[in-house]
Amino acid sequence: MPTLGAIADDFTGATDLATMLVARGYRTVVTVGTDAFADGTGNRTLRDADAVVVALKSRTAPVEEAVGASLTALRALREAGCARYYFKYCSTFDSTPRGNIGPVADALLAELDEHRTVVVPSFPATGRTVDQGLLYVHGELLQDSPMRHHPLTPMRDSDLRRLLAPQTGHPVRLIGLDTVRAGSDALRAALDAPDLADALVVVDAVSDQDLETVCAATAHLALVTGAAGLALGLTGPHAEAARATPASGPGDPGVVLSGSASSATRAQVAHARTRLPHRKLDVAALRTDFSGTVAGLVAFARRAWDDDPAKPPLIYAVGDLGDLEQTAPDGAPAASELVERALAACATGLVAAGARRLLVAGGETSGAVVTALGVRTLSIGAPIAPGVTWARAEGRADGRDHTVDLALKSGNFGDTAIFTEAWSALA
Ligand SMILES: Nc1ncnc2c1ncn2[C@@H]1O[C@H](COP(=O)(O)OP(=O)(O)OP(=O)(O)O)[C@@H](O)[C@H]1O
Ligand SMILES: O=C(O)[C@@H](O)C(=O)CO
Repeated sequence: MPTLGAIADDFTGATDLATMLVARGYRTVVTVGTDAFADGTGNRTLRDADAVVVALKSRTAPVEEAVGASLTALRALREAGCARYYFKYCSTFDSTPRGNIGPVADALLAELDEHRTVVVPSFPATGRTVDQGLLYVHGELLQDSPMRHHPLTPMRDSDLRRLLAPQTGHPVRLIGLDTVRAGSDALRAALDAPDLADALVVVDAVSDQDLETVCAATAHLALVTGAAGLALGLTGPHAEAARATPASGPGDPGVVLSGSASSATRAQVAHARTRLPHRKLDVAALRTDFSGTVAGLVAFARRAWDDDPAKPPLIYAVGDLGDLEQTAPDGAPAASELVERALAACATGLVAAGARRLLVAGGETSGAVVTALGVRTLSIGAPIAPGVTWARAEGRADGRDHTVDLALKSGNFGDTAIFTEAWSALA
């Protein structure tokens, strides 16, 4: 029965945290929303898990929607037996101007009848650190990093207290690195001080050791919030965590679907374009003939499989930042929506055509693809890179059940060669 319940505000973030939990000894299942809980104890996948991560697509949703979905997830996790909770958001603190991180944290605290939690987006393995409450990305302030150009959640401030204060009804406080480095007892004493009894407490952490200290000092809190790094210090009941076996075999058709505009993904696209058959989405063509354009892309991928099954085709949206459409023509759907719908339609078309392994880049894009594929649960399989893993996905689309291997890659994660090299982890 699961004891740890997590709520992730996007799908790549959910598999990012799940990867970490598996490595820390938790048999972990990701559920897409809460439908899988409807089976109650009849759902063996959930019953056999030590940790369940509910993947939501709430990062950029209207605040009320994000809060409602997060509360539904918390109640489902509680009913499934969980006793501790983890609200997982992005290590670059992605949020809309009105911000969902604060409102969701506030609502989860209220539901648990708690008044204090920690805010820990630090994840040094992927270059994210927090010092003096300022968030850094590979040593650069968040506001100076490529995140300032994000199409949905541009991050133009690095000060977590300033970002959070307008989003929450609780005071926002900071515990600095000096207290963290004084050890977990000192940190716990600082957290338990009466003046922090009602607060969202940003805690500095710049190294894995710092995160382990924060994790140990917060073991008594019913709710923690942060990126996946905060799970570094957890220890689950299964030292040899069971990893799901792949759904596909070597040589089965695969595809890379990338809707991400992040700088790491752009470098990965550039690298893959010199090695894999590829097609770029044409937003104008999608506006004039959506289904014909998608059918063309599916046909392209099928030809690529026939030509060389060892080279999974790449279908991508953004090669460089100039490709991003800032404003849609009057009355026309936004490019971001068209791209998400197109990649989701490619995914269902390609799975129907025989694809058994899909690498998807981008959190929002992954949400669209996983939803279209009707995936209910993802069982975590072979790791690919920090925060990126293969997962066995059980789903139902177009009236047919399917099981495929999915890797959901957060925009900024992964080495330059990930689109060509991820497949070897499945072999
Ligand atoms: N040409 C384009 N013009 C405008 N928006 C686009 C274009 N191409 C892609 N997009 C949108 O950009 C968004 C990228 O967000 P997504 O979350 O998928 O990737 P990411 O931000 O790099 O990843 P993550 O959230 O994991 O860091 C998607 O909504 C996608 O549809
Ligand atoms: O924490 C991260 O950076 C990722 O898991 C993520 O949430 C990207 O969407």
